[in-house]
Amino acid sequence: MNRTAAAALTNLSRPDLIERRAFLDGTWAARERTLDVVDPATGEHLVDVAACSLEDADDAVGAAGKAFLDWRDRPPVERGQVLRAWGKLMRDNARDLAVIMTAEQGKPLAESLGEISYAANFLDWFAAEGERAYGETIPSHLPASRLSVHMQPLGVTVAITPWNFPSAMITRKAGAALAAGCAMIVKPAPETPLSALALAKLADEAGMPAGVFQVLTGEAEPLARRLLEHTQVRAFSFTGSTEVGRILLAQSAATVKKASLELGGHAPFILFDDVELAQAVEGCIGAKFATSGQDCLAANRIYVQRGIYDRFVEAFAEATSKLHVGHGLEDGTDIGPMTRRSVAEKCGQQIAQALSAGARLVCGAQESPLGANFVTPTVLADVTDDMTIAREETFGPVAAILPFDDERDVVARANATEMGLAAYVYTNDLGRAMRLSDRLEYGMVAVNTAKFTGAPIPFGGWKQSGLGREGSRHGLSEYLESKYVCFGNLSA
Ligand SMILES: O=CCCC(=O)O
Repeated sequence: MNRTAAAALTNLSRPDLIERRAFLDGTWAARERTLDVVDPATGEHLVDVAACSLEDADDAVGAAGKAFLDWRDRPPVERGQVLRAWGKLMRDNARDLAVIMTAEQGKPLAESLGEISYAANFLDWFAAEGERAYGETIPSHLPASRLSVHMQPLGVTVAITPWNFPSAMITRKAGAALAAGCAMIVKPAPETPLSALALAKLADEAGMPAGVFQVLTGEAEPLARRLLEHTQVRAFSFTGSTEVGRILLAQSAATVKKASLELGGHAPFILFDDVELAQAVEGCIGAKFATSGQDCLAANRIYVQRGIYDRFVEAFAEATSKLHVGHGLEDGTDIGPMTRRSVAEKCGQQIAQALSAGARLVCGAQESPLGANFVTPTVLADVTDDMTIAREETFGPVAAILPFDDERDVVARANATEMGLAAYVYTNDLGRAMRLSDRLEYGMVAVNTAKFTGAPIPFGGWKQSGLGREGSRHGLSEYLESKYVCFGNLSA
């Protein structure tokens, strides 16, 4: 495998999947102003992509409004055919899409391939679920009347998507919106526009009508603000930090939009001393280091019961030390670069703060010879609840291990945060597993597994981890409005 991302991009089976133009109203739009897309592993310049203007955002909303009128009236099965064709094209071109993703995002190629499959699944799943957007009938409280509720699409919607999952966060939102009959404008993260544009190219090939799905590339803040100012935009979905989610929610309040927010996580991983050590280590490695730790589901506080604590710390550190750090296009890489330099810097700051406050360095922490965007996988033991790493999301390959003695106490500690996305529990005691799954204040609880996401599940958080759900039938309903209809005076 060629380790230069720019060279790998020249070797795609379909080089035309590298697109530099925005996709607006079914046409490819080049712009004089551009965004610089780089390989985060090396800083190497890859391509320049169109930086759209505020007027482009206005035009995209106008085009989406027009396209919606036809799209909403198509039978769901017809909309589903376009989504399924799109998903098939993603699978047919999976390797190219994965190389593009790794080039601009940095994640290991195997993970990029996994994400393409995960992303395509949302299109298939929502293609079918769109056919089941059932309403209801209500036994009437009024004489000679018939009461019913119909589910109808909201209209023009916007997706503001992150750089850590450059494809799946687009299809998870667009699959639901389009299946419901809405039109969607995607504003991808400035770091990862190429994945979004490649998806747009395949959507176009799949027969997506002009204006139904658009990709507006460019600077994040002004474009997002402009899109949210439009009254015609009825809903938006954002995946990213809680800090930015709050700002977008405040901006959208002026026009009372429906908001679906997938925000920060700070997942507790709670491991009781009745577990089988090897299984717990394997699960925890997955939960901590997938996506090189840049994952809202990443285990951020690993609570280990005292009876297994020392053995777990040792075995977990041994497994961590074996993780291979490298370029995502290199064979055998487990941990790639941080997509943003600021993420690597934050990891360094959290490590330094924890060590100065008394945490024990078990492995890692040394500067990476590969460059400033790389973080050596690190294990810190004896972390306490007051340390920054136990209070803030890390978003990188740094594991914080905290001991605990008692079930009640660990539940209280795990819940003592404003975040509430995902929590993990490892135990062989069924009663305890059920108690914890009841008491943990999280939108998703994984018991004895690190893998739990997928198209059919309602993905989302409690508290300041977000609003609404993505995936599953709940994800579809984010893009539907109910309409109550009363037929009166029906007596002959
Ligand atoms: O980082 C957020 C998305 C994670 C996922 O869907 O697995």
